[in-house]
Amino acid sequence: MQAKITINQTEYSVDFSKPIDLSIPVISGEENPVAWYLEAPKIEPVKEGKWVAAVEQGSVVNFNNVYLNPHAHGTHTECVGHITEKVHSINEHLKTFMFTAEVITLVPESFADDLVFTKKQVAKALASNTPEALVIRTLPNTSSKKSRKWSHTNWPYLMADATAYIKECGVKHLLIDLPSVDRERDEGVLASHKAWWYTGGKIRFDATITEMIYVPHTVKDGSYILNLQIASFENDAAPSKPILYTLES
Ligand SMILES: N[C@@H](CC(=O)c1ccccc1NC=O)C(=O)O
Repeated sequence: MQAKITINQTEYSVDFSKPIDLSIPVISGEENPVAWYLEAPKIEPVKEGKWVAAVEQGSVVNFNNVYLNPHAHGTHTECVGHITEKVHSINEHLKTFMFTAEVITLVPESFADDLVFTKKQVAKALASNTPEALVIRTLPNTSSKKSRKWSHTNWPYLMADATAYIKECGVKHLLIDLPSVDRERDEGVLASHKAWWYTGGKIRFDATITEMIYVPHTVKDGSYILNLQIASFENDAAPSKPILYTLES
């Protein structure tokens, strides 16, 4: 299906038969990525007495329970409820699903014992673009990100002024291929999360952060359309499926 869409008075065509999936599939067991010191997610048949709900074990249906933590086990989208006393729901606050998006690629820089992304780098990569969503691919970008064991790795993170800059550019949806926009261990400061959701004491309820995406190498930096879909969980975060579409002029 080809669609014609107009963005700022310019018409583009979009081919919906060519999705670029940025989500990491959730797989039962050790192949799955994990962060935040949890065990692997599980997808396993319901068991009731002698009944095992798997067709290969004589059941008429496969009927699996899924045990996963949205923040720890793969691509997920979160709202401010991640850091507030009241667990605001992503399902209540993400109400539209199609956005203009810019993909940028960042190489982390050393900062004390850490690797970070600075405001200067973000400003250079974003240039004068003002997308609704920003997709950050971090280097190195090996496909091992899809099964990485992130706990205790002190991954690179966004400096708070870089995150604030992204917000000031008008971006509502921030996507990144790491488990957090903040330092793994930061004594609860969560500086980037706070810079993203709070402005002058006001909460940006409609702003989201999507973490643990994977942006294939074949995707070029530049402008896209993003379809950001979540599983409808009434929770601060939900597993999500961000899809990019190329804009053809
Ligand atoms: N950086 C925080 C910890 C943190 O964010 C966190 C800790 C355990 C489980 C999940 C966490 N964050 C998840 O998104 C801290 O060091 O206090």
